[in-house]
Amino acid sequence: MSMIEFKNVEKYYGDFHALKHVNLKIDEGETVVLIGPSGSGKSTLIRTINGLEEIQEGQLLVNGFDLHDPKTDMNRMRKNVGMVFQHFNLYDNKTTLENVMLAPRLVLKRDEAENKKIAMELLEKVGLADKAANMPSELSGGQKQRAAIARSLAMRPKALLFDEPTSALDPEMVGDVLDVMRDIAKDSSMTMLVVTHEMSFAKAVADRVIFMADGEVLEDSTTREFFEKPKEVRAQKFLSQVEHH
Ligand SMILES: Nc1ncnc2c1ncn2[C@@H]1O[C@H](COP(=O)(O)OP(=O)(O)OP(=O)(O)O)[C@@H](O)[C@H]1O
Repeated sequence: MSMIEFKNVEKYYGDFHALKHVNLKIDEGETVVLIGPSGSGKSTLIRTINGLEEIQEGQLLVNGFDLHDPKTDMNRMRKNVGMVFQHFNLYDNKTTLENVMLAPRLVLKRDEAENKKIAMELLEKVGLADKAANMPSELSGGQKQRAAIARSLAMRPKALLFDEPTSALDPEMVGDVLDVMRDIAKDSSMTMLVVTHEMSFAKAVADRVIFMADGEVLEDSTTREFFEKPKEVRAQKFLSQVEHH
């Protein structure tokens, strides 16, 4: 069953055409990496999926919800779709544990003891059990991002969207975050869409690669096809640039 489906989607910022007739389908459980040059529309595309950006034309279905329908209850839709941002977006005045417990408490009304147990298990999973009582300001960038991932997982989402999750990190922090993401991708029921410039992650973890340029989806191939021989000249050029970086 498809988890995310774009049908002839158009997105404008004023006069600027940011997404051009996008057609795309991501099935439940798939791990898809979205790549492309700076300004090609990757963030815009991923942000439309949880309604952070509106679309102007076409249809966008997420977990059965029609996002272009004004009657759609976006809060209900978002319960199942988590997002991890480049800049973590943790609550600075709450401990790591409280950050992870907050949304399930408020949104799902999860029982407090159960909530704490799940949150601690998740902190354990991302290697932060010993930082539960620390404030975000006491964490490194990589630890903040792993806390943000644990926080998203606490909602038990069906899909997780990652918008350049390692771009703001010092190089030595990147590996730990990618390891956690790799672990999540192994869960066959989780749908993941990841905007990243980490080609080795894409090669190792993605089922599929989507390449965008100038607001268009130019390629949508299996990971193997894409890295063996991208069809589009712009994709070939992009790959040779990032790989010789
Ligand atoms: N709020 C906005 N208002 C106007 N234009 C915008 C807005 N957000 C993005 N854009 C434009 O839309 C285009 C796509 O931006 P987007 O951030 O989606 O690209 P990207 O592929 O994620 O780039 P990067 O890899 O640099 O993050 C860019 O030309 C950008 O300037």
